[in-house]
Amino acid sequence: MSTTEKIQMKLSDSKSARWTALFIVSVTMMFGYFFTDVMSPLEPLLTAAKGAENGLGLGWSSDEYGFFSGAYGYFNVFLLLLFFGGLILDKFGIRFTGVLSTVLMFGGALVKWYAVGHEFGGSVVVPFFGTYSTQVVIAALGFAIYGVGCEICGITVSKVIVKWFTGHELALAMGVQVATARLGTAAALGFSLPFAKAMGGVSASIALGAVLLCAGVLVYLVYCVMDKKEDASAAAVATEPEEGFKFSDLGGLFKTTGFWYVAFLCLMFYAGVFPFLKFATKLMIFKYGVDANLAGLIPAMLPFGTIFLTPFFGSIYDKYGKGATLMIIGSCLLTLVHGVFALPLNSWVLAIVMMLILGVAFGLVPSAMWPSVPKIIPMKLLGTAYALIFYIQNIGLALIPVWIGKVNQANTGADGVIDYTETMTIFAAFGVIAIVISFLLLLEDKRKGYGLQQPNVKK
Ligand SMILES: N[C@@H](Cc1c[nH]cn1)C(=O)NCC(=O)O
Repeated sequence: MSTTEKIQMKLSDSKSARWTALFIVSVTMMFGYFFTDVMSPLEPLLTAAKGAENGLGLGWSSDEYGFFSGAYGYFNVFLLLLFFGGLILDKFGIRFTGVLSTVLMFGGALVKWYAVGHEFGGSVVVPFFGTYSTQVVIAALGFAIYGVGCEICGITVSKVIVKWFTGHELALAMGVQVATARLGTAAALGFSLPFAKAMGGVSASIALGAVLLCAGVLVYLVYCVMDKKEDASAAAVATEPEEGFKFSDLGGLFKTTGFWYVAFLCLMFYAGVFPFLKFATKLMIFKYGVDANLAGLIPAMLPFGTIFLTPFFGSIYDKYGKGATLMIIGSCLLTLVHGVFALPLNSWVLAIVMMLILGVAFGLVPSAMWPSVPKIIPMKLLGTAYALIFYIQNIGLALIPVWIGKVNQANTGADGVIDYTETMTIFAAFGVIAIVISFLLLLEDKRKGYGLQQPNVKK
């Protein structure tokens, strides 16, 4: 049999097979993203006085809400669980790690659902953070467990896509996965608040998210069947044995400057997006005077825009290259938007326009950044590389909401209204740093020839 005939036997060389695999893992991730942001539009209820808002208010402070929102990253960062997740992925593979992560997501969701649906007396002192009500701390514990699962699932899915799409439409596939995930974010931002109100409690939205995560475990098990078939077909055509992961290879990863630029760009860019979304609904109400029932719809526009734009920019990267340029433009737009949000301009139309521009930025950077990693780092280290990048990103996801929660608390007037100038200036500063890093990445690409400005699809 000729080499060409052998290559055709690989399952991932079948277009329908690789897009089916992508669809399956993307759905699992989408359910995860729904749960990640299911609480964001509920901030006005969580921080309303206990019993207020037709009995839905939970009486949390802005500080408590910030502490809870950051919990997503606490175990990932402080217990290094995300870093270990990457090692587990490279050592034990996609099937084991994927199932482990989806089960962790579901388990964490159940803890959070239990906490929010029950009354607990007293408070707990959390060293280095502050004193929070027992309910907040248990909900944060559940969210921290969930966060470990969601991040490990994220790196696993990235590796799944690289496995199936290398040499094919890699950036487009990553863009489609991210776009599908954003559907989950948009659904959470748009519907979580009306759903909680209709069902008579915040915990109803969390329960819905937990049900979706349970479905996510089952969906991933279906992917495992495909993954096994892909491995069998790849083994049948392999001409050279694939090099395995060795701990000694980590040194090479740490010495790669381009890798660190990507990691810190990821930290700064995402610091300006995901933590911002946690506070955006209340920003719309307090700064732009949007009706509380509609306020979540404006932040929901952000992920909706990216649903189309991320695959679009991904296919531009696949065909024409210019990955570093796309990251620079995205970082500039992020800075512009947060800069405008910091200004004393209170028109809700302006808020919508800015949110749409932020959607373009949120399409540009992820569509170029994630497919650039395999150009800098070899496949055998990819799980660890994605894990380290996510780890550094999680430092921001963990600590920035805590910081912003405290800033909002400090800027709350006697009437309960928050002045967002300081908050939005902080977010704009993240954008400025992202611009600097993305330029450094472009220069490093010129020096090392990673090919970030080159197309991904091999002609
Ligand atoms: N590490 C994730 C963070 C995240 C936030 N919500 C769910 N996951 C990530 O950056 N994913 C890539 C992306 O662009 O969403």
